[in-house]
Amino acid sequence: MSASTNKESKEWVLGAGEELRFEVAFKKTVQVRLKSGNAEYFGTELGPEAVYQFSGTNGAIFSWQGCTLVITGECESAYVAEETPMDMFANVHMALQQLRVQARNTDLKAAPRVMIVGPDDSGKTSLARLLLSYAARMGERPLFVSLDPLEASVSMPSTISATLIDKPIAIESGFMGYAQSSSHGQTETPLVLQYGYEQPEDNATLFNMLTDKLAAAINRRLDTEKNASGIIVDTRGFSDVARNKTIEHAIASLGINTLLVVGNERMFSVYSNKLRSITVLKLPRSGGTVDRSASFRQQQNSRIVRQYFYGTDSQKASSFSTVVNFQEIKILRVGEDAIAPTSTLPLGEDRKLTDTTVLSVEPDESLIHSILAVTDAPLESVQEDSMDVDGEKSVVGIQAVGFISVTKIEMDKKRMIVLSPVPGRLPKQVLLYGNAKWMETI
Ligand SMILES: Nc1ncnc2c1ncn2[C@@H]1O[C@H](COP(=O)(O)OP(=O)(O)OP(=O)(O)O)[C@@H](O)[C@H]1O
Repeated sequence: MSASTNKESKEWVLGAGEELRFEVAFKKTVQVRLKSGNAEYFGTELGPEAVYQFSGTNGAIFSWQGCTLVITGECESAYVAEETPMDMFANVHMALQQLRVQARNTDLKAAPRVMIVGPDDSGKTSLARLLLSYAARMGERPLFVSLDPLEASVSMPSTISATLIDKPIAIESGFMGYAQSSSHGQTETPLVLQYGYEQPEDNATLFNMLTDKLAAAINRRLDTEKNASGIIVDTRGFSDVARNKTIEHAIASLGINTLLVVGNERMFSVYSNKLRSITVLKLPRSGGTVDRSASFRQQQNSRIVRQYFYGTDSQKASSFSTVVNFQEIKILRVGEDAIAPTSTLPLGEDRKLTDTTVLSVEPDESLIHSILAVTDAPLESVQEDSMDVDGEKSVVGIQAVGFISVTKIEMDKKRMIVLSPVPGRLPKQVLLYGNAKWMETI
């Protein structure tokens, strides 16, 4: 490895099997160009002479054979690492690829269904991204399943989702590219379910129920398409296996046959003893992974929401300020939650609240900056007296067809102003509340 400086640009020479790890602050932008050789960013190859921009990012550019990179702009930190777990990650990819080929030739049910678990910031999402991009580079079409509601990836925070990946994940926009382009109808829309909470444990009953709905949709899709590429599931970080109420449910529900445990020996030992019928593999945490602060995560999420509405510098999109009268819409939420706005029980009922009871939200000032999911449910199907015992019939697990953000509440006029990717009147009137908030900043 060597580095030489030329004005603001710095040239980095990577040897075979080395990676350049860098950190860029949110207010700064750096440009990266591959001058010679070959290199990849979490599995996606850098184009020769293409210029990539990074801002508010911790990342790594890896080279199998060696390369020269030119970085222009100021990184908070940048260094070349000689030791990486990339050999192991590549071996996992090759094993999964073999399973795909076998499944295609014999039994589609043997296609790899992979779940990645581990503590916070252990590199789960980065590994998912790498395995998905490697698969796509070989012409596979795996589904990316995000069971991490804290982190906005292909959609808004507080959701879970499944997305078909048919090309390597874009270097600059990453999974965010799917959030933005799907909001404006440019790619196949990911299947997104509004969960409404940050952590799976906040409402484990609902989380499990939504996982089941997602699993059913995934199974239907893979069956119909005869898709042997399988699924790769990213999960919320946790360390205490005993206290986790959702992972084992998801393993069963999604038919997981390969569990990758990243960076936690104890978790690996517990799961490999407990889950005898599936393959449990231990992978090291990359030395490059960075512990993100709550504010860094918040800024990352905020950027994804902004991109959903406005696109990126290279792919701009428009959103529209729309007046919505309270009487035109129905806002519902699922489960009891102290920080949600006032709700009323369905009329004429005095039943007990459960974690999956559907409640009607009375719009008030606390809705300001909320991100609401727009659903396909017809208004008449969710009139209070037509909901069944758990209110499930209408909205629990229904697909979010889009999102709006509440920018102003006018209680005196009984209306609110929302930001919507679609111009004019809201195309659908049944909205699902979630705890995620977003405030537009210039
Ligand atoms: N090899 C690497 N070099 C530099 N940064 C890295 C590397 N691998 C991952 N990162 C960065 O480290 C951070 C944590 O990684 P990642 O998001 O993959 O972890 P995670 O386990 O999915 O986190 P969580 O589940 O807590 O959301 C991210 O900002 C990611 O871009």
